[in-house]
Amino acid sequence: MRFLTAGESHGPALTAIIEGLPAKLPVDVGIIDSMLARRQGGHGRGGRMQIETDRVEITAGVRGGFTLGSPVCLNIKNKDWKNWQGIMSAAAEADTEKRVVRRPRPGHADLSGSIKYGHKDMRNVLERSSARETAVRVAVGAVAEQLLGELEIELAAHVVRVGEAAAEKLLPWEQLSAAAASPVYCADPHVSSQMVTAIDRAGAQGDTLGGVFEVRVKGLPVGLGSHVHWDRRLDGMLAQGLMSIQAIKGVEIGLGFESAMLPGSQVHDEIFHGPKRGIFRETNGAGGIEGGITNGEELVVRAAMKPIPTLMQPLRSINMDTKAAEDAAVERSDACAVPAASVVGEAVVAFTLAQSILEHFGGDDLETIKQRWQEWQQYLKSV
Ligand SMILES: Cc1cc2nc3c(=O)[nH]c(=O)nc-3n(C[C@H](O)[C@H](O)[C@H](O)COP(=O)(O)O)c2cc1C
Ligand SMILES: C=C(O[C@@H]1CC(C(=O)O)=C[C@@H](OP(=O)(O)O)[C@H]1O)C(=O)O
Repeated sequence: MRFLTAGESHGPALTAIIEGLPAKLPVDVGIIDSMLARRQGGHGRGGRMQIETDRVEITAGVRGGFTLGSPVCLNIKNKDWKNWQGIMSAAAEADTEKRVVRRPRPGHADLSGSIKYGHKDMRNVLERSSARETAVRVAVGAVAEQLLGELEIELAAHVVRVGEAAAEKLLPWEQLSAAAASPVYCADPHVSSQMVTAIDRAGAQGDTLGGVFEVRVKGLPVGLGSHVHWDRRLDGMLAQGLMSIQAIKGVEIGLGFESAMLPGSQVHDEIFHGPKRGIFRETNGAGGIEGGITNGEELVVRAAMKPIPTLMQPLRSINMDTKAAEDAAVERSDACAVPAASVVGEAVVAFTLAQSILEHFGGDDLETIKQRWQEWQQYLKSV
């Protein structure tokens, strides 16, 4: 299974085509839309989210609420397009000369993208480098999550750090649902209020903040991914997907970076066997993956997001025409988007796991996949 997206931030719409979904998977548009709404939220979002109300339109591959096995095409309209039609239309280019972006923002794709593609107007880069693209990636992930739901696999995402404010320890699964009530999608209410304060303080100073989100997955069997090739290792696949999210600069699984500081006796999860539980572990430092293969424990993956590059108190940059020192361009912007990124992360993890499941248990329709899934569960019980 694979997908591509197309669309500019202020163009008419975003589109995704998913290829390789099995037939007869129920697809609930309401579930996709509620994930899209979650991605739009979170304390620290800017003015754009007041304009948009993201809704998916499925224009191919689904009939009567079920996939056909043909490519699925998803569309999300940009409501803001009507305000940008002049700037976005090539015919109006002469009128927009004064709005040409020539002062690259440090940390955004403006400088390297415009040099690489030879664009004078950096808008020709930022329109696509914008994380607006993540709206349709979340729609793709929401479909993947429905496939995982059919196999009783559950995902939860929440924010564990914004700037200095951080949740210390791994929260129990039952507590993760509390993230939905938090303005920053953090399941720890005390830390949540610290995060809100930190975002407000940064915003008041014209500054921005990054952070860390965590995605957890329950119900994965032993055996997804493989140790035999670099591109079949599930940890590598997850890291690639998460690193491809705009502004993500680090990914860790289980103890991750902390494991580099600890001795092996405090990192590795000892193996036990009992008559009722079969093979089991008491700890999960590995975060559910050993040797690139799921080990049957909960998947625990975290991603670090750098602060948003557009600062209302702009950083120093240059004017590309004169090369004189000037402040970077200021565009309407988010002050913090870690909560939104956590939803994107959930979508990316869902898609990667669905891909892996289709590779292992693949069939052309959902029933075949479920049957192979059941056989695998039986095998695991016999080990
Ligand atoms: C959900 C989300 C919202 C974002 N919002 C903004 C924003 O409003 N302004 C901005 O400058 N960058 C924003 N970013 C980050 C930029 O898109 C990102 O830094 C840029 O594309 C450069 O990519 P890189 O940071 O991976 O190098 C956002 C990222 C995400 C995931
Ligand atoms: C539009 C979204 O995020 C955008 C990501 C983004 C960027 O530079 O990445 C810049 C901002 O766009 P605008 O310039 O239109 O205000 C954000 O709002 C979205 O998340 O749907």
